[in-house]
Amino acid sequence: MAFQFAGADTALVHIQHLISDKVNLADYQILAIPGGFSYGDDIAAGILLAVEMKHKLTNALNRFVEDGKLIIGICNGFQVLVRTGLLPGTLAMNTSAKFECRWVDLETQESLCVFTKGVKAQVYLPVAHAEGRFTAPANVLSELEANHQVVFRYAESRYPNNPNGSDSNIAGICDATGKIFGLMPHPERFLTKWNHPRWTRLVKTQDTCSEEGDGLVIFKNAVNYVKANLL
Ligand SMILES: NC(=O)CC[C@H](N)C(=O)O
Repeated sequence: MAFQFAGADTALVHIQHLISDKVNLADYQILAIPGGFSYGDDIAAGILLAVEMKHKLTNALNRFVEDGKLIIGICNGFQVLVRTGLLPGTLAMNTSAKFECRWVDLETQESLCVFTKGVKAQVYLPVAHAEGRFTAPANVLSELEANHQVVFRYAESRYPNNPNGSDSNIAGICDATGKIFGLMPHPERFLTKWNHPRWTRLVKTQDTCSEEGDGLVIFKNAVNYVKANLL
């Protein structure tokens, strides 16, 4: 629905339909791996879907990446992207050892990410996960910083504002091309002002609350990128 709001034609495709060639990944410009509980988080969140993609969809996925097409993984989708190796690091159990569900402030970093061009400095988005603690070896973390691949950070390092204890407060990263993006917060849950958890109070106090939710621009950027570069 977020991509529809952003003006794209969308299809909800089951992984088995891609594996069996019933649907061809090459017919699409953007691959969005959504949040949820793929395979019930068995073994670890995202791992089984990642294994399917890596081993049964190898050629189609490699070709998609080589063609410079866009991939976004949100929450469970981010977990899948790190476990396929398309993004570095890993997503471990939250330091609280429980599912964390709340709205958090994020700081947008200056990054290569094509999805976050022109996104305002502070955004407000919900998180809902148990395995969202981004962690990576020190050399990988420094590379991510140096190459401008850190896309979002939690605005505060303390729990519960950093909901999971992630290294360097990282909430989202991209690959070295800026075309593969993974994040734990859910931009698709803040598309209009009516998604804001306090929109009625904001209206009453005549506080500013723009018509567009903070998440929508991420999907619009992707659609605009495709229109300008891939079609
Ligand atoms: N909202 C989600 O995608 C949750 C991801 C995963 N099931 C977790 O709990 O970490």
